[in-house]
Amino acid sequence: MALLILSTILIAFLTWLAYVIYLRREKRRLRKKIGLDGPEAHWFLGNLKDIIDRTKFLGYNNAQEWNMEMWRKYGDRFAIYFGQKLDIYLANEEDIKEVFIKNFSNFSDRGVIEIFRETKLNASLLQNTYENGWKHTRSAIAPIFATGKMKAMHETINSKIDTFLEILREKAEGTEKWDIYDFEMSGCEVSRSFPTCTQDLGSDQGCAKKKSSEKFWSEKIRQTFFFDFFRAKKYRKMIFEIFFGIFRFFPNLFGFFQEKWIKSDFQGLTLDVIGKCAFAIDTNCQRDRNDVFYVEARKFFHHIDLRNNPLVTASVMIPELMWLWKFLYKFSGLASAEDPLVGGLDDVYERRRGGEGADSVDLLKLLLDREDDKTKGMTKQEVIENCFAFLLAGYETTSTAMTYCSYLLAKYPDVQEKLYQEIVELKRSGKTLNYDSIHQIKYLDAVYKETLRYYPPVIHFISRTCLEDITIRDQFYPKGCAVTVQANTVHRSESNWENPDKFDPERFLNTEDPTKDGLKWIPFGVGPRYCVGMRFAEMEFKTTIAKLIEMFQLSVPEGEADLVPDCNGVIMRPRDPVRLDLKLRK
Ligand code: HEM
Repeated sequence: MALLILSTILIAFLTWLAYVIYLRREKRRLRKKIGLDGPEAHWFLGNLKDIIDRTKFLGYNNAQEWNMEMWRKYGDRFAIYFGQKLDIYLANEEDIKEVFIKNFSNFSDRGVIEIFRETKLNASLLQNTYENGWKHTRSAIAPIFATGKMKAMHETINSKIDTFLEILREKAEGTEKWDIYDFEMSGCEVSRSFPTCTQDLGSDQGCAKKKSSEKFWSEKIRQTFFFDFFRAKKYRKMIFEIFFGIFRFFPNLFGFFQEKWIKSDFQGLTLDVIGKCAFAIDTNCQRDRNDVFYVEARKFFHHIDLRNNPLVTASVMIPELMWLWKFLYKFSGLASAEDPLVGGLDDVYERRRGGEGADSVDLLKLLLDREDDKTKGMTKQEVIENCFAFLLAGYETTSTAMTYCSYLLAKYPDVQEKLYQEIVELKRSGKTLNYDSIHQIKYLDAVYKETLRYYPPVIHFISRTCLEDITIRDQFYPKGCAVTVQANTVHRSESNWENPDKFDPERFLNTEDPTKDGLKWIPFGVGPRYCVGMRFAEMEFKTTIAKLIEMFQLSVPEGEADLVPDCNGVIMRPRDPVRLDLKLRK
């Protein structure tokens, strides 16, 4: 009997496996069938293998370079296999216009990795589908960025920037260099298993001893039992990944291993700003690294990166077992980061419903009004998930953009000086740096646009799913495939920009505005689904950079290596720490 059951199970499994292999072979033929070229895909990993190959174990090796290489090799229209999914990459202006704008109705859904549908972002503007009410949510959120409301928010932003500058002044007055972008070992995973550690995340006191001993032991285990043993072996990297992957699958159970998180003053600032402007909460995260929002938001971003999250990688590689990945999601690092964030937002929601902060004009107020409006309807879950989306979308992106800008201004002192002189000129004419004047400084606008052209912070997100088979400009797009535009390829294309690899803000001064057609300059995306927070980001960026340059002179310390951008799956940010010299202007 047992033998019968076992052989039935075995036959069922083999039949399923044969079917899966057949389907995969068919999928692999699809690219050729639709006449597209692209890098050869690994039978199991697809082109994810190429990306993984670019990743050094225990560190990054510019995975982003790969996308640029592929574009140079295959041109403006080619396709890759992102795991099992066909992803058509476009870089040609006409193609982008036809797909993302003219045929938006057939490409209205964002191409989201399936497992992310399990996150508490699924009812938010970031992820929701057209059918699920994208248009309805967008129309509820867009009014928060009307000029009148932005002006009111500018005051709030100003006070947060003052705190930021105060922190920098303390650094400049000491002998410290400004570590504008750095890494630190997390304490958050540890604090879950050892609750007393919570207070010590990022600080050197209290639990520091415990943390360093944990770090010591995890390093020791790696080195003694594994690293040396497998050093000469061809597949050691894969074995490591699988082994540590098991631990990272269940961070709540194995809160033992520490993670490498980003540490940046800009992050503290942007999170503080979005907390206040979107939900009227004061986070104190600029000074306090233990702040729950600061800790968990960073953790969430860490786990979004495929290279840090084997669960997401597995779900992309073996989508046939999606039910299993979805079940395991509950135990993943992403889930453990989002629970306290969403819990905190739920709490804010309840307090606002209870009458607290009734006068605030912020995103939450708009969403609550929408929830009250029975004809337009919005559920509590939608309200909270959209707040969560704002928290995430509004902080890492803008802070990365400002990191790049500070670095570029330090690297090109003549650009910095010209910007400084324009600010001085504005002040001399009796104006202050307010909402209106910030938008009148032409050179600031040029620096802002050139920074985002040169280093677009978001590159893997301008993606759509094809809803029905369609042929556009002689190209067949099969239902279900993803179509992606990578801002960095468009921004570095010679057909769009003269000398694209040169950082040159002047290009925005003398000609007709090249950002006008919305197709050459796309750091905020393309078509109706472009970034809803664009004007907010612009205001925050320009105000911060203007005030920073008014107060400090930035320079790159001697011997400091050039910045290398790297992509975490969504955000393109510096691969290594960035340090600048900070001099207080008289
Ligand atoms: C420099 C800063 C920022 C950059 C570079 C950026 C970039 C982007 C990009 C490329 C997209 C995808 C657009 C597309 O698919 O065509 C996007 C979407 C989005 N962004 Fe931003 N963003 C920034 C700041 C912000 C801020 C500050 C907020 C909120 C306050 C925000 C909220 C959103 C939302 C909600 C979406 C989804 C829009 C939709 O699907 O309708 N972003 N962003």
